[in-house]
Amino acid sequence: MVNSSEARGQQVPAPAEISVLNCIDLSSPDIQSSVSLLKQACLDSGFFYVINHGIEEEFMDEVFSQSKRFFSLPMEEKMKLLRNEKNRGYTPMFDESLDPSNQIHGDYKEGYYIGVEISEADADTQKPFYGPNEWPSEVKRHKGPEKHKCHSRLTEDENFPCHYSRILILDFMPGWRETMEKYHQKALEVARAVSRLIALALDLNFDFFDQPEILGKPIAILRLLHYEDRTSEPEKGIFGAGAHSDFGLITLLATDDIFGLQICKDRHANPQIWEYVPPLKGAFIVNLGDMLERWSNCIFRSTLHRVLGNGQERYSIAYFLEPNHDCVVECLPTCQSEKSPPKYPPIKCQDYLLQRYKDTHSDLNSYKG
Ligand SMILES: O=C(O)CCC(=O)C(=O)O
Ligand SMILES: [Fe+2]
Repeated sequence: MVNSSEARGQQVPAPAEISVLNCIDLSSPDIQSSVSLLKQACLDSGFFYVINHGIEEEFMDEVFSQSKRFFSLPMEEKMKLLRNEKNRGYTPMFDESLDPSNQIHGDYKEGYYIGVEISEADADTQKPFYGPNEWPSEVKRHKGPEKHKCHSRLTEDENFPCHYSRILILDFMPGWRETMEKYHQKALEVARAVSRLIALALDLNFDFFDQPEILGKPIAILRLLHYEDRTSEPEKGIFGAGAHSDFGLITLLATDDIFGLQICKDRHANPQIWEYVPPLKGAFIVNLGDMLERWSNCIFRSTLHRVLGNGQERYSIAYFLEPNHDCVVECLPTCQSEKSPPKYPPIKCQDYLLQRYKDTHSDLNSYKG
């Protein structure tokens, strides 16, 4: 049987290079067996699939097609939506460098960050990672009734009145914002459901993470990703995404059918052994982040992973769930003992996250001038 990956003409990795991950059925009434499968995965690789999560495939297809639409805009248009200081918006190729000591340029991918939509009027807008999103259909320069040079793809007329151009611009990416906002909400529900299983797997109350103090007002970041059709060359420091572990609680990853994601279960092994995580239509690939590793005193794994380009374009969509800004992440009482004291000091979510973003993203000043 030819699977869809082979049908798209890609070289599928040999079975020995492929990781076999547990699959958690979120609709299963047998919570006990879901928890035990999930626990096994969290102890082993920190990666698993989640199926029957309630987000329809047709809707996922729409999110992917809207993502492709955005990335296919001319660079000039995308740069108008460059990531702001709240980390919302477009990240061009090489903006992120997930493994700077082993990469020559940075990641061969472009991205688009969408966070929790918080209006300017809301006091929470002051917090890092919070505030209004950048939306492609709402290009800021199209304000006010005065005449000015219009940069829209749809009209080149320098004297075109702005209020007309604004109408045209709103039509520029129809449905884009609605699709992304809807996806943001749906993914948060799935992530909360997974967090409840994780709590049970750690012998905690099911709502340990999903409680107001931890996930009441989470930092939840949707990121559209597009990898260029370049073949990675690890020995030369060229990667789709450099080796890293994610920063937060968990990540839900949706991918197209192109292979690329690899995991390394033992980061200290020499040489490191990398296994592909095969795309699975309709499933999320879920992985644990470093905050969960800290909470669980490294009992649950936040595994090193990277993306290798195979010469074909690849699209993926990551949803990073991080707790409330002020949530203190510290070793759980159930995960420490005299023999195994806490390996990490407590940290405040927002401080930790700010540092990790700073360490992995370009300085915004480098785009000026
Ligand atoms: O695109 C992928 O498959 C993985 C992306 C990823 O690991 C990340 O953005 O943290
Ligand atoms: Fe990642």
